[in-house]
Amino acid sequence: MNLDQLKSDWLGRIAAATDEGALEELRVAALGKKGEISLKMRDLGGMSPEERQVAGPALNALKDEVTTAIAAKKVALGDAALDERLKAEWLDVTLPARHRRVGTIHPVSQVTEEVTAIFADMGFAVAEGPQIETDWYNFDALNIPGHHPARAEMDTFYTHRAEGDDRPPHVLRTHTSPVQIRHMEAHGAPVRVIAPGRVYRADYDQTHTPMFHQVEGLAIDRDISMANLKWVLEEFFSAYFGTKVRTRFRASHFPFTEPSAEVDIQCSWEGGTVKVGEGSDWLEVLGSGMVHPKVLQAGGIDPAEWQGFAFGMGIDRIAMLKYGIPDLRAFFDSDLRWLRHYG
Ligand SMILES: CNC(=O)COc1cccc(Nc2cc(Cl)ccn2)c1
Repeated sequence: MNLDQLKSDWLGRIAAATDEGALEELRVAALGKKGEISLKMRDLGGMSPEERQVAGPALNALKDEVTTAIAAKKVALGDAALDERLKAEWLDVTLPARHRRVGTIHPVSQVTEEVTAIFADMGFAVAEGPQIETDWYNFDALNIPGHHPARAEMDTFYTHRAEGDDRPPHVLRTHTSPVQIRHMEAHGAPVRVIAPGRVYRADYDQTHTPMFHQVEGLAIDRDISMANLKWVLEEFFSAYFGTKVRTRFRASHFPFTEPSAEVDIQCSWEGGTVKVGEGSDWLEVLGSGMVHPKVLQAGGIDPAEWQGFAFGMGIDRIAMLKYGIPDLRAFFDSDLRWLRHYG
């Protein structure tokens, strides 16, 4: 076969190669150790000097042309592969990013954190305890006697025992006072704690939900008086509402405090929303008093040696005041639009 025929055969095969694998096979078949062109180069040895003078340069030229053609085809195939990838993996980086919403913490969590921080600045630690309580810690220890209406099933959630299980029923705690009792039992006096948390009552309307949030405070020492209570509460409300807030104490009654006082804060009603810290109106926000001696005893503390004050308020309620939220039920509807607005 003459070299021209050989060249056009090989250049034709190289041009027709569909991918780099096939091209590599062609290179080996033409120029590898046993390649067709390599074998012809080897035949040069057996030729006469006159023949070799012609065949040598011609074969070298052929080898160069095939080598160049393979290199060019390799680039072409590589570019084609890249074009394929670019087409398949093309990404329009100018597209606007997909909007990722960030969560916000619930107003109740936010207010609980604020309340905790303000009382921490006044030396109060946070106490926690079980949400399912015995009626001893939830009622008896707080001097709430057996027949007291608060213990009725219409106000309190009781757990139900299986047949034959004669353990006394437990209750869903109706306030966080039991946490304070447990704290007194465990740590004795003096005491400076607040107890925030979920509480449960069998009630449901625009201002009551079966689960809501309360925070109670307890300060016990050797010479604590109502004056200390007034100061602590005025400090708290002024810090919480960010303005000087005056309080008004109205004599009241709770089984667990004596004397007891309901506390109002000064406010003004401006067209449906309440403005705290000014005006001639008053808004009841919490209950308080000096801890009843029987309750100190229930906590293992000697009332002849120690005394102190306690208070309790609704976290949801002061959150509604601060953020102007009209309906308590909205706190628990998990309506994202509402949460995003107040969160
Ligand atoms: C929303 N809360 C209210 O209207 C009334 O809550 C109050 C009132 C007065 C005292 C307390 N807590 C308390 C706790 C202990 Cl361990 C001893 C004595 N008292 C809670």
